[in-house]
Amino acid sequence: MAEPSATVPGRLALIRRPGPLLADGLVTHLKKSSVDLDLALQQWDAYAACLRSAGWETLEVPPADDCPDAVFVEDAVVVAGDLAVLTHPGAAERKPEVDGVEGVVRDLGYRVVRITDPGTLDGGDVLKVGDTAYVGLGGRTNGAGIAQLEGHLRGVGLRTQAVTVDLALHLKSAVTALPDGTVIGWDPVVDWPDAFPLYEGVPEEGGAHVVVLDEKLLLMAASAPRTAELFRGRGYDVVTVDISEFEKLEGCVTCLSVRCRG
Ligand SMILES: NC(=O)NCCC[C@H](N)C(=O)O
Repeated sequence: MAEPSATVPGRLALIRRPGPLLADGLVTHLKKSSVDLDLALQQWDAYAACLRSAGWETLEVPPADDCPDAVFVEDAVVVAGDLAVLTHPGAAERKPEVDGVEGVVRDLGYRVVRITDPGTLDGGDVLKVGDTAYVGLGGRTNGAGIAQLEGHLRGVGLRTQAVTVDLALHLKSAVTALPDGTVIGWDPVVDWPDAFPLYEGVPEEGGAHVVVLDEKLLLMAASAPRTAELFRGRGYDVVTVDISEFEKLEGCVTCLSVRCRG
């Protein structure tokens, strides 16, 4: 896709360049496999270009090169309305990633709050659908973290509903949502499909991850061609990016950016 001539007002995506230690990133549900750093950088560039092609301005959060998983920037901050919630990641190795995000969201004018001990929360566990924030309770996010987030989100008109996550790393590793509010997931890793008023299974694991670029346009991983076709058949436009090197580290298209909708 060609780079656009102009961004659409109110569409800003935070991204964070992969660091030199990327290959040392955590894996929980997958077996460790070798990550090609050069290829990962190319894929990350293409991912960012794809956001820009859809009218999104991209803003780089300062790198956190000591943290292998910092590229998965979605885990460090949750934005909702005028609020930015700095998270307290569940994995000790990932806690320092949050520091470099604070200045960026402050400069953007967000009201900044944070999740603190004993709470833990990863942004990848937070799925907003309409006025509900579904929050995964699992390996990275605990009950205290969810309780703190609930208090913060109430102030911006969101209700919070906890959803158990055992089969996947994060809630959004298992499910995301289409623009019409249908929650989509790959059944083998969805613990509680009944938690969502509208749920539909998709045929591929990577097909469960959509970045909603606008009401008609979805960004998906190239690893889910059958699901992309399924959504095209429903009238959506779908652009795909190859993120194989990030998938080896249990990353997906959603966690490589934080979409700030103005
Ligand atoms: N939100 C996400 O799904 N983030 C992916 C994080 C992957 C990273 N290797 C981790 O285990 O934390």
